[in-house]
Amino acid sequence: MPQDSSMTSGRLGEPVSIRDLTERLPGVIFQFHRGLDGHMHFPYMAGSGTDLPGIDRKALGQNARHMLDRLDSEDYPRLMAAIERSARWRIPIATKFRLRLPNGRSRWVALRAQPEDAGTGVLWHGLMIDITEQMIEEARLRRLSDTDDLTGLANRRKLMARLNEEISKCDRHGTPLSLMLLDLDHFKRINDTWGHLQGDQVLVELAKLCRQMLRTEDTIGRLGGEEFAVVLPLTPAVRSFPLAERLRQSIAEQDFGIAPGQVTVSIGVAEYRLGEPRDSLIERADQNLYAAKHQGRNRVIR
Ligand SMILES: Nc1nc2c(ncn2[C@@H]2O[C@H](COP(=O)(O)OP(=O)(O)OP(=O)(O)O)[C@@H](O)[C@H]2O)c(=O)[nH]1
Repeated sequence: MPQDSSMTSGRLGEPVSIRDLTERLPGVIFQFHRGLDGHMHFPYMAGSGTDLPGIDRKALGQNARHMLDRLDSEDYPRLMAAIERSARWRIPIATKFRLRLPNGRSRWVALRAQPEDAGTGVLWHGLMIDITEQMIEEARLRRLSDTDDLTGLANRRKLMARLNEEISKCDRHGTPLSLMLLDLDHFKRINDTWGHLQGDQVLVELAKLCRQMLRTEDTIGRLGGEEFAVVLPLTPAVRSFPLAERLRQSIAEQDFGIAPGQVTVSIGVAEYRLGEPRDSLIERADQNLYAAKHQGRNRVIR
């Protein structure tokens, strides 16, 4: 590894070599080489972040496989593609990936690197920083922005995003999809009779009951107030209708702390028609919900 004897000013004015300085960086600076034969290694590596458990820095000087083999299987093809693109077009790499640790956990690493021709192949100069804490925080914020405060269900934004995703899958694969719109009956009366806090509790328990009765791949969301929606992937109306009926019945039989029979729901079900706009599906489910209300509530219409 190249040594650098340049001096800079250290603590208390003592001279510090650039090498000492880089070793104290809270990350890694490196050179990464890919030979004409495809062999990859790190000719240079420095920084305290090189002390990743289970990854031997000297071995990486011989063969980058020691690190690449530790990549999360989802991230490996993405990083390889980024390296390939960067080598072919001589553009910088800016990506992130997960490294699996021997204890079964993984760390998120951000990587930035600049390629140059090296005659013997491509040589990158770059840096890597552990961003695990930021990724955890990002995931927490994402969950918060996707979640309804009261019930913990997906909020309207998240539910619509899921519906968009599922619709595009249906359009690609021709698979069935159902949407259920569910609205509590006379909820104003429940609030007025038992109080707003008890009303909130009904919403929370209703969310719990729906979660128990539906599959994990179904998304239940609270659209607002006392209105809920369920996205049911791979489900045609012949299956979503009896499911909605079972759900309606269970809700009607549940106590909710205010005696059974007090809480009922009306449900509108619609099956996605290939190629139709999302809002048209919602509109059809909503019309069925409206019909369920109009025909006396506590019923399912499709
Ligand atoms: N406790 C509680 N009540 C809410 C919440 N959001 C909306 N509501 C109440 O839900 C009630 C909805 O009333 P309406 O839209 O008249 O509907 P409804 O009484 O359920 O009657 P139908 O839908 O026609 O069966 C209102 O009284 C709102 O105040 C909430 O987060 N908590």
